[in-house]
Amino acid sequence: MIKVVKFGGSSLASAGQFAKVGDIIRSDESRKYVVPSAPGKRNAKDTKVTDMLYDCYAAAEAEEEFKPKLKKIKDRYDAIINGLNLKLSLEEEFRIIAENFAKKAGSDYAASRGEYLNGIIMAAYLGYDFIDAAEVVFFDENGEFDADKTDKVLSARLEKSEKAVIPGFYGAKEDGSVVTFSRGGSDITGSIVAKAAKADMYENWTDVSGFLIADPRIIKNPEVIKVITYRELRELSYMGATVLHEDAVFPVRKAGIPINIRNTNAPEDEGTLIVESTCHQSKYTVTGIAGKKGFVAVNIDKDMMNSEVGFGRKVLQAFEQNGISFEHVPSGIDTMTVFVHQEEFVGKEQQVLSAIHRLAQPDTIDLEADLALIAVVGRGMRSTRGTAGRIFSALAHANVNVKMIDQGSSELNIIIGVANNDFETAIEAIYDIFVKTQL
Ligand SMILES: Nc1ncnc2c1ncn2[C@@H]1O[C@H](COP(=O)(O)OP(=O)(O)O)[C@@H](O)[C@H]1O
Ligand SMILES: N[C@@H](CC(=O)OP(=O)(O)O)C(=O)O
Repeated sequence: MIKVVKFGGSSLASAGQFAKVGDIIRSDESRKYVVPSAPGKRNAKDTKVTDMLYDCYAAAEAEEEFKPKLKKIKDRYDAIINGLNLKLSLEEEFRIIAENFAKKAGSDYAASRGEYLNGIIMAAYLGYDFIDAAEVVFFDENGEFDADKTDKVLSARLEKSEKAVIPGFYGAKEDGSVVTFSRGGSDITGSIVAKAAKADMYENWTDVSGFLIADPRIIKNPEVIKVITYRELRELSYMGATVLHEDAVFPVRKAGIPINIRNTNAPEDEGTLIVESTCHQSKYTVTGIAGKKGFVAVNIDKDMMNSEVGFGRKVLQAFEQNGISFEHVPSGIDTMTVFVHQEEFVGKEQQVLSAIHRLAQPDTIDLEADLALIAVVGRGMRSTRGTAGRIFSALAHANVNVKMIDQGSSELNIIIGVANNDFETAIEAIYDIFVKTQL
């Protein structure tokens, strides 16, 4: 039995947290490969080491004094080393890092040092081998993750180590330059390592007792989801449930390895099991609710639109030409709406509008900004009638105006558009009707 265990920043923020992680690993012989993140926040007001590194490197790049900032980062690691009574010095590592910062080695290199150094400490603490991710996780010349090469090299390397620590979040290009995944990317490394190790389980340890039905920052003490499918999870993490990086599902899913989300601060809790498919019926019609703020709806009207062959393609081409991806495209008989990320759209707004005019000759286009999208996800929805109706009535009772509703053809999710300002109220209302009161 082989388990790959990833510990998030919150699980490794201090010596006390490291000690809990040590106990968890030592309590199960099969926890052979460990993927650590960089130290996260010790309390709500604290700063993640990754953010300290970005900030320190920005100073180096601007040719400002960066050494005091680097010293603060070193202090965080030294506090962990001393708290664990380890005989380990990071003096030489920090000398090299300072040298590379002065040489402007890049912000990816800078950020990756958070995981790299934590990996060195973790390996020393556990007595495991240390494998630098730059030697086993590869990116191509365009900075895209190279899954095939990584799997080949990493599997061969893991065969030589019975127990090892592989830092999360980064890898390297052929020329050795470091590349990171997007934020939260240690989850992806964990998944890649699990696939390469042919693990039986990928455990992802964090600071909550599993995937919760809704974001705990919005709903107080939400219930834990016991079993969820990869597809449901993908919908939820894509729509903002940040507990697992949205791309972390792919490597393990291909290999059929289940993921178990666990809580470092409550290791006895079973957490959430993420599987390909299951007979386990979820307790409620809805498995989970997640959402994101910051969308713009581009509403396009044209009489007889439905009979014009190629209209939709022309509209979407206008977005494509400007490098903008779309989220949802609900449509009516003479109307079509394209939801895009506000951040991506604002700078190119007028170019996109003139491209739509040029390509599709609509009657009118209007824009609605500051919208949020909420995904209500559940494998149980397919066999239950009236789900959309319940959502509508819950939102109407909560005085939330529904701007859009879109049921995915898989019947696995319903997407609802509301004003940013109504986001939290809407999630509370939906949670309330499906979970709390089950009306
Ligand atoms: N549906 C959800 N279930 C659980 N946690 C969620 C959910 N949505 C958002 N979160 C947030 O995700 C956090 C865990 O993810 P993250 O901060 O990346 O942890 P780590 O530092 O362990 O990688 C939780 O503390 C919680 O605030
Ligand atoms: N340390 C990186 C990568 C990561 O995965 O961190 P965490 O496991 O704390 O979300 C970040 O902050 O983005």
